[in-house]
Amino acid sequence: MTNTSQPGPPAASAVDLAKVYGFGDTQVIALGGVSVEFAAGQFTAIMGPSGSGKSTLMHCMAALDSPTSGKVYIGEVELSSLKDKELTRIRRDRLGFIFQAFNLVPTLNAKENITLPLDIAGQDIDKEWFDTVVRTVGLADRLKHKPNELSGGQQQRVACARALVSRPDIIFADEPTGNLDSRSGAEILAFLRNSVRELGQTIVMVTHDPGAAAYADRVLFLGDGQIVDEMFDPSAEKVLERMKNFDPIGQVS
Ligand SMILES: Nc1ncnc2c1ncn2[C@@H]1O[C@H](COP(=O)(O)OP(=O)(O)OP(=O)(O)O)[C@@H](O)[C@H]1O
Repeated sequence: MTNTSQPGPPAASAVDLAKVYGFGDTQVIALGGVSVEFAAGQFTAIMGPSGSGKSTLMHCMAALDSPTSGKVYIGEVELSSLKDKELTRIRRDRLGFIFQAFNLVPTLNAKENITLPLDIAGQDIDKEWFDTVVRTVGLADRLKHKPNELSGGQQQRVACARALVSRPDIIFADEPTGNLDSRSGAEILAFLRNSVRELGQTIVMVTHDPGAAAYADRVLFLGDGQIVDEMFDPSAEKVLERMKNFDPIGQVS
């Protein structure tokens, strides 16, 4: 079913985005001219076989890597026009990140990890919002715990709260459930889903897992550095089926 109820400007977009690694015989076209919009308030999953360009697309969109050509916009701001300092500020103030490996600071407790980006930026903590985020991720009774006193799922919830607490325009999640057992993974995905529905968050998530993609509003399928398909209102079955038909050898990474 096509979702036509997405008004408003995109939270992020790319126009003819290309990324080429190497030269001559060793040249790899990781992205071959991708144009895409990520609607505000929507949860998008990016899928595709290994090497199809998922991470490259996400890293270019998240200002963690620079494209060979083409343009990336966060809201109305075009990234290639920015100096390093301005890019750092965009990443800090407007983007949130969730990685497969949690990336928490081991010496800080959960609360300190959650507020770290705001503390570094010298920004005040909105207490009410902090409480809402902590309640939503179910960490209220774990705030004093250090990462090694938390389960993997709890650590990833801390990382989710850290991404949400600064109210970023968009959160980029790179295989956020890749290191979790299926139950913890489902909790994180349900939480991400809720943060879109209830808090209006915009999320872009790279995943290999059709079950994880099913939590999204929209799935983009990448193949050989191009967007080859998209699906709205996905189910795990439909996504798996699409991935099976992906290429002649049915490679599902
Ligand atoms: N630093 C690099 N130098 C050279 N080639 C690279 C580099 N990074 C990525 N590539 C190549 O670009 C292509 C796209 O890689 P990318 O990591 O974006 O794919 P992916 O879909 O995220 O793969 P995976 O699912 O395996 O993580 C691949 O062919 C990869 O080998």
